[in-house]
Amino acid sequence: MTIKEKYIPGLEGVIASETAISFLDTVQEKIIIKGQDLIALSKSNDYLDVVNLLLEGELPSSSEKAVLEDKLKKDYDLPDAVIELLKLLPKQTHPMDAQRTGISMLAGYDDNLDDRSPSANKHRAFQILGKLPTLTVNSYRVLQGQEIVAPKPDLSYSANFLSMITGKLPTELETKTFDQLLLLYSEHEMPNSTFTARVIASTQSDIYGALTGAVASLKGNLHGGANEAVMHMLNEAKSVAEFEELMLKKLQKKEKIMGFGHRVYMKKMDPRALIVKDALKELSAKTGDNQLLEMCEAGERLMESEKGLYPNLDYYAAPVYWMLGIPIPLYTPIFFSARAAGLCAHVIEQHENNRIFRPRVNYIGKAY
Ligand SMILES: CC(=O)SCCNC(=O)CCNC(=O)[C@H](O)C(C)(C)COP(=O)(O)OP(=O)(O)OC[C@H]1O[C@@H](n2cnc3c(N)ncnc32)[C@H](O)[C@@H]1OP(=O)(O)O
Ligand SMILES: O=C([O-])CC(=O)C(=O)O
Repeated sequence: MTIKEKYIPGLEGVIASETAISFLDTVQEKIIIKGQDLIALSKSNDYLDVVNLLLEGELPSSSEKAVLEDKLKKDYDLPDAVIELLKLLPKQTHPMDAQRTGISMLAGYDDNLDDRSPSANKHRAFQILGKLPTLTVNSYRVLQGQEIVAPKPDLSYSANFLSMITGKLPTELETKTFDQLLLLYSEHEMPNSTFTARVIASTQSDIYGALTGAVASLKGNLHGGANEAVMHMLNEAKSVAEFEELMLKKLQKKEKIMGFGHRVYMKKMDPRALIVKDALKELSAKTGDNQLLEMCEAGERLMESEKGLYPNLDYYAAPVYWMLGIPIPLYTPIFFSARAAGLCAHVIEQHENNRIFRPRVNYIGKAY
């Protein structure tokens, strides 16, 4: 038995890839996407700009953006059999599992599946992004025993997505807020789900398989599932005092508080959370309902003083989703739908410059 290199649990700080897609620059406190600052983009651009940036390498001109939106709209519809398959799922199925099943099934409709070229991958990435709002919303509705809803191509991409979820025509502020969430969730360097997708893609497996694996990764509450867990905690408490009490009880029991901490930003607030906190303030001011904002701010103060931990994006995204009228089981599927843009860019990059991931272990089993 030979001694291997030092094992680092969770691969903290380990470089897993070279990428031209994104980088969390903790020194300059910037989230870099293809050379652009995501936080700055979230203030002046929209989700489709970032989709274009991720998949075409540039921010689009207004005519390029119109072409992109049109392309996505042409792919809004799902094969009927996908809906039929979703209807067969047990009613207790989590919408993330339904979304995972639907994405997996889409591979069967790709008659060019073995082509891993960047252009073929990009083409299917746009098809998948077009279908994701319809798949995400209807997989939830089928499980609820509700009628299937059709996409509305006369609305913008984000307004259509939100309107399919709520069944209402969103206001300008609601669409802007939802679109900003999609943008902020679109890409984040090498989280577990992106690593998962790249590991799968590195076997020369296809983009559908890589995304299917990424949905499974994102479901866990240490990753994307945290946004749903945060909202359940807020609902359980109902007031500032009860929320503080609930958090203290969890900390006493050494439980993790969902929505706090981050592998990369552990001692600072996730810069995306700051933007979404402002969105929560805006929604609260507009509706005159400050309850969730006050609870979240109290929770933030408590975690800073008790643990020196700060909110991540999921902490403030949860109450914003709630105020937009989005059902809790859709929070993580929406995160995935937004992240699919970044994930597709990573799969394309992995296929373009591939070596199969195959690390080694330090054996600690029985002597031999
Ligand atoms: C958009 C996203 O996906 S962001 C991530 C969403 N996930 C969550 O919000 C889940 C809650 N947070 C966590 O579990 C973690 O902070 C993670 C998974 C995000 C990062 O995990 P790691 O980098 O492995 O940090 P790790 O879990 O080792 O935590 C380090 C220390 O901080 C503590 N800690 C970290 N996060 C939390 C938390 N949310 N609540 C309480 N304590 C925490 C740990 O208990 C640990 O303490 P110890 O050293 O005394 O044992
Ligand atoms: O970067 C991470 O580990 C998790 C995260 O915030 C994300 O995927 O958006």
